[in-house]
This record gives sequence, C-alpha cells and structure tokens, in this order.
Amino acid sequence: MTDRYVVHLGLGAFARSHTAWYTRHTGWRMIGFTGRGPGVARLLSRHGGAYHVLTRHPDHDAAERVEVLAGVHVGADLAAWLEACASPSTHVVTVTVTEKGYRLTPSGSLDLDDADVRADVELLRTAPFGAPARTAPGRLAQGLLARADRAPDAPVAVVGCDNLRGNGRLAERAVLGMLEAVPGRSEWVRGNVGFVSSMVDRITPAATPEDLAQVRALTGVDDPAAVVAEPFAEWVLDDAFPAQRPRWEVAGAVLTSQVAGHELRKLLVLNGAHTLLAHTGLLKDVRTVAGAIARPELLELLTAWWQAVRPLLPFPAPEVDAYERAVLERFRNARIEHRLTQIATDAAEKLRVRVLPLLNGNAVEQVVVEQLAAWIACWRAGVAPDDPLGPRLARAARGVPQEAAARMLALLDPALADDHDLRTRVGDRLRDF
Ligand SMILES: NC(=O)c1ccc[n+]([C@@H]2O[C@H](COP(=O)([O-])OP(=O)(O)OC[C@H]3O[C@@H](n4cnc5c(N)ncnc54)[C@H](O)[C@@H]3O)[C@@H](O)[C@H]2O)c1
Ligand SMILES: O=P(O)(O)OC[C@@H](O)[C@@H](O)[C@H](O)[C@H](O)CO
Repeated sequence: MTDRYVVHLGLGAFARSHTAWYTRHTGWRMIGFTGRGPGVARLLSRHGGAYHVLTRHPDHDAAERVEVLAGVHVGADLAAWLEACASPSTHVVTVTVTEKGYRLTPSGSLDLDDADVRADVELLRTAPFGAPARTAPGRLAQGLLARADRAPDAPVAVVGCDNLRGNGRLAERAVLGMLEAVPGRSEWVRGNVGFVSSMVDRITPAATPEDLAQVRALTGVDDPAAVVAEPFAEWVLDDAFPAQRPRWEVAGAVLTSQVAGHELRKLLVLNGAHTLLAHTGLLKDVRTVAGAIARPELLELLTAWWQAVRPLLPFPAPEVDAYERAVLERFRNARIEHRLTQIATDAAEKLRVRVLPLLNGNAVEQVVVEQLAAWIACWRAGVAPDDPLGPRLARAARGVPQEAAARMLALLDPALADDHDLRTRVGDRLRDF
C-alpha cells in the first residue's frame, strides 16, 4: 500500500485522461473530488474508482484500465476534503476546474463581484469549516486552512492543470484573494504551499455513446466513466515542488524552469487555433475539428493564425514548424470526434488567454480580427454555446456591427474599449458575416 497521495479537484474527462493517467504507474494513488455536481463520483464508484481510457489512434483503438483512484468523493463532502488535504500523506493537490472555475477578473485577480466568491469569503471569515465552499478557490482555501491546523510542518504543492497561462500562479492569486479576508490565515499558505504551473495537453473530447460502446466491445466492461483521448499526451511542469511528488517522468512528463514558453506555445498554436476553427466552423455548419480542417478556407485561416502568433513564441523556427506540423496531424485525426460546440463553450474566458496576448502592443493581424469577429458573429447568429457571460453577450452582440463590436470587446476585456482601430476593424469584418 502506498502512503503517498495526490488529491485532485475536478474529475472531468481531462483529469481522467491526463493527470490521473500520468500518475497511474508512479506508485502514488489519487483521491478525487468532483468540481461541482456528484455525477462523475457516482459513475466512477461503479467500478471502485477504476475506469478506462479509450485511445483513438489514426487506424485503431486501444482501451486501458486505469486504477489509480483510491477514493472518489463528491466535491461537497467537506469532511472528506478536509481530511484528504490535511493528511501528511498528501503531498500534492492537482486542479482541473476549467478556466472559469478560478473565478478571476480579466486582469487576473479574484472576482469579488461574483456572488459565490463573496459568499465564500464570508464563510472563510466567519466559519471556515462550517459548510462546503461554493467555489474552487474557496474549497482550496478550506483545504489549506485544515492543513495549516492539522499538519503545519508538511508543505504541499497545488498544481494548476487547466488551459491558463501560469495556472499555478493564478490558483495562488485566487486562494490568497480568499484568505486575505481571514485575519492571520494567509501566512501559512504563503510559507508552505508551492503553487506550481503546468502546461497540459491531450485532446480529450466528451465521450459519446459510441465511444462507450467501443470500450464495451474491447474490454467486455460497461464503463460509464470511460474517457476517449488521442494518443498524444504532454505535460510540462514547473520544477518547484516544496515536498515529494510522483515521478510523472515515468509517463513522459517534463519538469523544467521554462514552463511559461511551453504554455504560451500550446495556448496560442493549439488552443488559439481550436477557438478560431470553432467559431468560423460553427458559422459554416461544420461540426468537428477534423471537419473544419478539411475545408480549404479554414485551413488557410489556420495557417494565417500560426503566422500571426509565431513572433510571440520563444522557440527557434524549426521547432515551431515541427510543433505546427504535429498539431495539424492531431487535428486531422478524424477518429477523434472533437465537437466545435465543446471548444466554443465559455469562449470569452478562453479568448482572453488565447488571443489577448496578440493584442498586447503588437501590430494587429487580420486573422486576429477574424478570431474576434467570428466569436461575435456566432453570438449574432445564435450558434454560440454556453458562456458564464451568456445573457450579457447575447444582448451586446445585437444591433449595428460597429456598436456590437465595441460592446463585445469591452466585455472580453475592459481595456479593449479604448482601442478604436480594433473596434472599427472587427465591426467592419462583422458586416460581411
Ligand atoms: N478536454 C481537453 O482536451 C483538455 C485538454 C487540456 C486541458 N483541459 C483542461 O481541462 C478542463 C476541463 O476539461 P474537461 O474536458 O475535463 O471537461 P469536463 O466537462 O469533462 O470537466 C470539467 C470539470 O471541471 C469542473 N468544473 C466546471 N466548472 C467548474 C466550476 N465553475 N468550478 C469548479 N469546477 C468546475 C467540473 O466539475 C468537471 O470536473 C478544461 O477547461 C481545460 O482547462 C482540457
Ligand atoms: O479544454 P478547453 O475547454 O479549455 O478548450 C478546448 C480545447 O481547445 C482543448 O480542450 C484542447 O483540446 C486541449 O487543450 C488539448 O490539450
């Protein structure tokens, strides 16, 4: 039996295809908590925490049983959460709660206008262990407070595993933003918690009934918690752990002090391209990434996007060329049914990470205008999927193109409201959709 644990918050498909999958052969076990509802905990408990990863290669499928989860809990099980976080056998807490789960403003500080955040701040101030926090930063704060009380000599790492630049640093800001409201309770966290950023990569679409049927066909097991993923996987982590950690290197992870460049490259080259294909594809009734890439005009856009992001990438040209070629191959894997609606969900939050770096003092390329205009056009056409800003975006997108562009860009980032040139160009492009 191992006595070393990773506690994971947010047991979505990606956590199962990536974080848990990387941990499976390290000798460590994981204790998982759902990010919001109880659904995944119920599904996983069907087979005692074991589940399958269905890897779709270009010409065949393989199903692997993953048995790394020693316990699975609903996120609202506060007693289990506090016990897991406080246990000195827990050395690492990993987090996959989506971009919006960090509850940050566009400038990256805790969003104190968010009613759930305010409720959690109040909870932490008055009765920190009185009820489960509503938000992920609130939960992390509760767990770290329990650690400070019960195992103060045992430092711990919190590892960000979402598609955000500096996800560890952002988790730190969110947690400290919560704890600053509790007199005297942020010091232990500042001195004993290492917030680690990581670049995470493995295309993992939501599993379809056909995927689950394929798992059944390959294994004979009915596994409602199975996930489907591409063969490729990459994990680059900041080598800044304050305590023990699993040797994720055995599964190919890379520990480095240069994680920022890897994050930027992945977010702009892969995720930025995804978002561009998602919005432009949805406007043309295309359903999947592979379907989008098969359209010459969208492939051309993708190439223009890659040219625009290239000057920002801290890698030699041949390395960027190879990276782009590999991403194109991955996008072409038609056996991965990656739906554009899934990628376009919560797009405002994603565009902030995937596009705003290109607007930071750089000459604006037309393809950047295209990104933004396509996003707005999806809202105007009523084909945009969910977004936490949904009703506001739907209202802002209506009416005269120039005014809609100005309102939408301001919602994306208030700092864009003053960019007259960008607003005009996006508004002009919008007229043609
Ligand atoms: N799917 C991929 O290909 C992929 C690849 C790389 C990184 N990621 C990262 O993983 C995240 C999750 O992707 P997924 O495919 O697992 O999605 P999913 O829908 O399967 O799971 C989402 C997870 O986030 C949690 N969550 C959602 N909103 C939350 C909130 N407001 N507060 C707390 N928890 C919340 C859910 O409970 C669930 O555990 C992405 O947003 C991204 O940052 C995904
Ligand atoms: O996972 P999201 O919702 O942040 O973004 C959608 C896709 O761009 C993303 O899931 C990629 O497939 C993934 O980041 C590849 O590693």
